Amino acid sequence: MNIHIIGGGNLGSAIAIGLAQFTTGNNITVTRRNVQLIENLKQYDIATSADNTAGISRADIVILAIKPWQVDAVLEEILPLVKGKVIASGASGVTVDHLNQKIAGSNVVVRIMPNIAVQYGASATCISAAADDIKNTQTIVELFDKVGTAVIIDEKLMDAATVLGACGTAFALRYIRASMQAGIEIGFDAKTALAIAAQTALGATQMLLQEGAHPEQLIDKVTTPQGCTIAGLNEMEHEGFSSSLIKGIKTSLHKIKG
Ligand SMILES: NC(=O)C1=CN([C@@H]2O[C@H](COP(=O)(O)OP(=O)(O)OC[C@H]3O[C@@H](n4cnc5c(N)ncnc54)[C@H](O)[C@@H]3O)[C@@H](O)[C@H]2O)C=CC1
Ligand SMILES: O=C(O)[C@@H]1CCC=N1
Repeated sequence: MNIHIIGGGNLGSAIAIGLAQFTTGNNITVTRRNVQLIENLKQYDIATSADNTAGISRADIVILAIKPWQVDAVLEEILPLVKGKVIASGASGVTVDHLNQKIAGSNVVVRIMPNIAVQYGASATCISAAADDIKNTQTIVELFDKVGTAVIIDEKLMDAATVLGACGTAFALRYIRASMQAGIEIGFDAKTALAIAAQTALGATQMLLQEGAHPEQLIDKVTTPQGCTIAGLNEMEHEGFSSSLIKGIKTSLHKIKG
């Protein structure tokens, strides 16, 4: 397939590299106005261009990885050339309804919400579309399944998916950073503290995904009665660990909904 990604920023470049690394048989092009800034993509056999329309008529899938306020102008620019194609928008907060109103044609319109771990084949991508288009989203689901997991969700949960899945990368990294900081205070150099904290988070995630367990079942295996784990966990909860995460996620959702 020919995949044309408009917007070679954080997300667009990550999607391009992920698709280049974890899928086969796809030609990927990424556009960015200042094309010099995405020259590094060429090492992955990704074509780059400053022209959104160059070659776009050969694309099977067009992915919008631009800021929400850039969507309408970019659509106006490309629409005459992309009749009948799949257009997948990763712009947060831009609804399927809005996209369909702007596109209003024979295109399949899909909203996607990957996260930047897509670059490493580890995104949790949520996908939605209008009822008429759901049956045509299979190509996109299969594509994003190769760079992590991909699920179709109800459009009304797309903002929640953005917060949990996409912002969630930053939340998880902040947990790791805090562990690292604590690790330094209790004796490790920064590099070793980060290596231990990151691998421990990865191990916990792998156990969860492979066992399909509830986190607390695994926590029970670590918490020796009267031991140091439960003492630390309870102190964290006294200080509002879970509560602050829940509040942060809800604040992000309020922000995205405006
Ligand atoms: N960064 C993240 O983790 C995630 C971001 N998103 C969403 O993806 C979208 C992009 O976010 P980022 O990649 O972080 O932003 P970004 O600012 O890094 O990337 C946007 C890119 O689009 C380029 N651009 C702007 N106008 C253009 C045009 N007319 N033609 C071609 N390129 C153009 C910009 O130069 C920039 O490189 C946003 O809507 C964001 O909400 C979604 C999921 C995750
Ligand atoms: O912070 C943001 O608004 C975007 C949406 C998801 C990730 N980054």
